[in-house]
Amino acid sequence: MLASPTVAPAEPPLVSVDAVQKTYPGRSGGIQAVASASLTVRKGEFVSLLGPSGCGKSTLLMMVAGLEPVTAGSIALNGTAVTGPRKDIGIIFQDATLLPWKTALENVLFPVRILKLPVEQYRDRAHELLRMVGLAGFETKKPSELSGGMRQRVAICRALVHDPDILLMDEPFSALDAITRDQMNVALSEILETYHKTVIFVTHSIREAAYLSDRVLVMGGRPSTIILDMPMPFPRPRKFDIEETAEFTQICRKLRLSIEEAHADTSAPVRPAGSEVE
Ligand SMILES: Nc1ncnc2c1ncn2[C@@H]1O[C@H](COP(=O)(O)OP(=O)(O)OP(=O)(O)O)[C@@H](O)[C@H]1O
Repeated sequence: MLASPTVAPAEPPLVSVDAVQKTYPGRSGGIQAVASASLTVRKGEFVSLLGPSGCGKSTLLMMVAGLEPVTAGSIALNGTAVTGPRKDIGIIFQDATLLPWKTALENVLFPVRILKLPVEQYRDRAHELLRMVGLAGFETKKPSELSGGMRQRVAICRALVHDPDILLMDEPFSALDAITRDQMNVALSEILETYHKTVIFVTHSIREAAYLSDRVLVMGGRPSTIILDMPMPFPRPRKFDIEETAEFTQICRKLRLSIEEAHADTSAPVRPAGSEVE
């Protein structure tokens, strides 16, 4: 008798967001920032969130980070519920938010000190990360001696130094000029090829999302939900010239149409949570 083939159980998603809602307190019942968002992200996946300003992208990211409580629904990372800030996450914001009195190296090592990990064991890794982002030789510089792009590179190293599984990035390159932004996209792709992190990336740039991501989600509506989940079919490693292809242009057009729809929805005034539709 033939043995029945063993089927490997599907790996559970690394990030699981289930029917999450968020209402910020405020006058007349509060502002409902996220109506109901559900998504999963598999280990090693790069997922971007696009959507009109104010649709709740940062709010969703902060809830995943455990920095903002959910009003309803649940979020699990690595199989455990998110109830507050945690070690398996690294976060990068739009501003590098470095400590101005510390050197680049000391800024990178800051989470190691906060998490009370043995600093000496992480020093080599911090040097290696700075080298990978092209900052070898800048370890002893203070943030004021670095350009905006360099400061953001330090912030990326700081988010990665304690080897988190998940990177959450909130418009990390939006304050940079176009050329530096392209360079940062390439640098980020190279880092992820080496370190294989799972990423949720918030951006307003359709091309950036399409270039970097395995999947792009569009948020929209007011209060908002996820209205589109589109895989990016480009093989890795990716070269920047994929942006010149007809396929890339067509995908960007589809994403743009979806965001335009979401824009039409979000141009209505914010309705306080719980108020009746006439
Ligand atoms: N701390 C807060 N208190 C009250 N309301 C908030 C707070 N943070 C965000 N909001 C509101 O929640 C909604 C979603 O905001 P959020 O910043 O998450 O949107 P976003 O899509 O990230 O916007 P942007 O693209 O402009 O950064 C907005 O109406 C915003 O005014």
